[in-house]
Amino acid sequence: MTPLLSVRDLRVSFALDEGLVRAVDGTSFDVMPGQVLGVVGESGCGKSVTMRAILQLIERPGRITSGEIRFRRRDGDNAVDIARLPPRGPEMRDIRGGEIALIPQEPMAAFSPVHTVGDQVIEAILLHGHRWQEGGRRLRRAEARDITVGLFRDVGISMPEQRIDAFSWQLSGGLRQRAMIAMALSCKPRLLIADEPTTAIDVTTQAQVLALLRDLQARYNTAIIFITHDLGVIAQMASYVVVMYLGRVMEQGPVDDIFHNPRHPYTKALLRSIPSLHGATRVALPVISGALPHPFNRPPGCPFHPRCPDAMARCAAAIPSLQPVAAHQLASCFLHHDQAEPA
Ligand SMILES: Nc1ncnc2c1ncn2[C@@H]1O[C@H](COP(=O)(O)OP(=O)(O)OP(=O)(O)O)[C@@H](O)[C@H]1O
Repeated sequence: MTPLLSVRDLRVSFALDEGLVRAVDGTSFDVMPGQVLGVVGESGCGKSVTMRAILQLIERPGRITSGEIRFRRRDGDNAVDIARLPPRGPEMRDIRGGEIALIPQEPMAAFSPVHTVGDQVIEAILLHGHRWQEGGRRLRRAEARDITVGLFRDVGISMPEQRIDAFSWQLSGGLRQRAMIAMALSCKPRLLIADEPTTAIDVTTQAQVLALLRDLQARYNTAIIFITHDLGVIAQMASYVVVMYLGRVMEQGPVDDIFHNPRHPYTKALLRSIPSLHGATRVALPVISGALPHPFNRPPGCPFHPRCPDAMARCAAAIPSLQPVAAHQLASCFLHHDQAEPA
């Protein structure tokens, strides 16, 4: 199968007065059509910056310094390299919101407080109206309103006819996140990026929003990149997992292989840190020894080696590349390079 999205050796840096932050430092992964890809890693490992790069939303002084983000457009035979597109150009504007949609962590910030949520979804539908029409006719506002009511109903908002006339600040956190998902679906995306979409809502509502995303993915066959620092959520949502640390992919593979046969010491440490699902509170346990290095002081060699229980001399000297360690599993770790090398 041909990937819908193919990220190759992506690098994103922020040139600050204090120094250069290499937020994404050679990340590679693919997303297949209709796949739910989980991207996991501790806070600050570059998950959000990678996703913002895919949408060409990196704010100054950040910039994509190298790499490819190849995306197969709805009507295109060949993939377009998003990394080469001008961020504010017409093609990028058409892709952003038209083919790739983002569900942010905190929808309060994404909705304008001065327009109703319904009006904002209606505007988005009118902007990308050609996705909803037969034969190129302009969509009328009343039709866009009907579509919005249908979307609100699809995402499980009761009394959608009334709720579309609410302002975002009048809705509960859970309803606001559902309205944001309706907004993201308004362009019939082929790829949905959900950036910790349940961070700002309570645990019961979290479970409902996760179930909703699973249901929507099955119904529309939308590919989803699901970002989280919670492996428990990955287990429920994803079929394939990318594990990131300090802007690099440490390991990737099918969810069962990552959970039952993790190869990278960082993945193993993350798995040990899964909070108890049965506990009253879900507090991450500090079982990964050592702290995340300061962004200006990246360690040389493998970025995880100062915290790694299995580190060897060569881990400080060179960066291991991402290599196959099993049929569908890749890891960037010298422990496995040795096995891969011929005797
Ligand atoms: N606007 C910015 N200016 C400077 N540095 C930034 C900026 N945005 C992100 N960074 C840096 O890039 C690195 C990666 O950040 P990113 O937000 O992608 O991490 P993350 O894995 O998404 O974390 P979280 O789980 O907390 O959202 C961090 O070191 C962060 O400090």
